[in-house]
Amino acid sequence: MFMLHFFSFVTGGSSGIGKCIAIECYKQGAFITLVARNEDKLLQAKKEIEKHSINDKQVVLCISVDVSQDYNQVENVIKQAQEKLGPVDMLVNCAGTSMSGKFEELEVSSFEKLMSINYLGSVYPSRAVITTMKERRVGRIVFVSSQAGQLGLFGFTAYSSSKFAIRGLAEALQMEVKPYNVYVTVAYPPDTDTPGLAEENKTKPLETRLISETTAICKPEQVAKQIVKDAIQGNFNSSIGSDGYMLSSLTCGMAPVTSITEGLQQVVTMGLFRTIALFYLGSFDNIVRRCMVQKAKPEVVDKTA
Ligand SMILES: NC(=O)C1=CN([C@@H]2O[C@H](COP(=O)(O)OP(=O)(O)OC[C@H]3O[C@@H](n4cnc5c(N)ncnc54)[C@H](OP(=O)(O)O)[C@@H]3O)[C@@H](O)[C@H]2O)C=CC1
Ligand SMILES: CCCCCCCCCCCCCCCC(=O)[C@@H](N)CO
Repeated sequence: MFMLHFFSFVTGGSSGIGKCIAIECYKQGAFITLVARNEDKLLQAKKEIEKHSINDKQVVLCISVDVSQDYNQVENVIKQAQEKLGPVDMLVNCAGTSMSGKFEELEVSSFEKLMSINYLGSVYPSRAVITTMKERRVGRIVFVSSQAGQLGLFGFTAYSSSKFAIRGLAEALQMEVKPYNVYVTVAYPPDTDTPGLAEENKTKPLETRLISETTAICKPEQVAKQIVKDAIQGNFNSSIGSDGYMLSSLTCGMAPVTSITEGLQQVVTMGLFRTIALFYLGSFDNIVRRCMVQKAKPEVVDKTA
């Protein structure tokens, strides 16, 4: 559907997966707008992206905004970008963050913060572009959820719920906009080597780390490539690797189906993948139990010493 000169608007485009998505689009001739809060990081990312230009007309515009605070502010930023570069063809909602910890140890404010950034921070930009996309009968909206948006796991009570919310939004929105030729993609990346993951790892509970190690750490370039490919093709689901494929197939629920092949694969593999999942769940429960026993041990030793 997209030729040269499409316009991609990427939130969280100054770092990690978002930056790699911007580079991937730029390599295909896109005009880019990056938004994030920190201006220095935005300018640095702009320089890096511009190295990949394929023609001298391409532009990278940077605008500093917090996507999670005020809808009017976000709408203004999108208006500003559209005045300079024309209507948005592809919106990528990649701004997001994570906080992990046991339910009772996470600050209550963390639940609010993650819901604001990960969920509302995806609602606002999408709400601001949707009318024009529907009118033009052209558009792609990408949401970046997570494998932790397909299953809930230890330490992610706040994070997983904010990523599950994105899926509900995406499914409902896709049903509304499909007749207008606007397609929604939800990406479910595994752990990916980014500044965001490094930050998260500083405080991640041991249980969460051990369970996450089930899937290998991906490179952000690889994740970005897959997401852009799926978005351009109009695939609702975007996942990486064999675990990603199994998880998406297993948790397809009532998600829209993009092709007959995809639907048939889901039907045929469902029972097998559920069986495999039961073994994974067993091993996750074991990890949690072993960690609990391990933590209890020093106390016992202390008392008898
Ligand atoms: N890395 C991973 O392992 C995985 C990541 N994901 C998801 O992918 C997305 C990107 O993750 P990753 O690349 O690791 O993250 P990074 O922390 O590396 O980058 C996050 C980006 O979002 C921006 N951002 C954060 N908060 C806001 C805000 N309130 N308003 C505007 N911009 C904001 C940051 O810039 P600034 O701080 O300057 O605003 C930065 O550009 C997230 O949604 C994350 O949940 C999903 C699965 C795995
Ligand atoms: C048939 C069933 C197959 C089952 C495979 C199960 C694999 C579960 C691993 C879950 C890993 C969660 C990664 C979250 C990454 C993330 O979002 C944070 N790093 C964000 O910073």
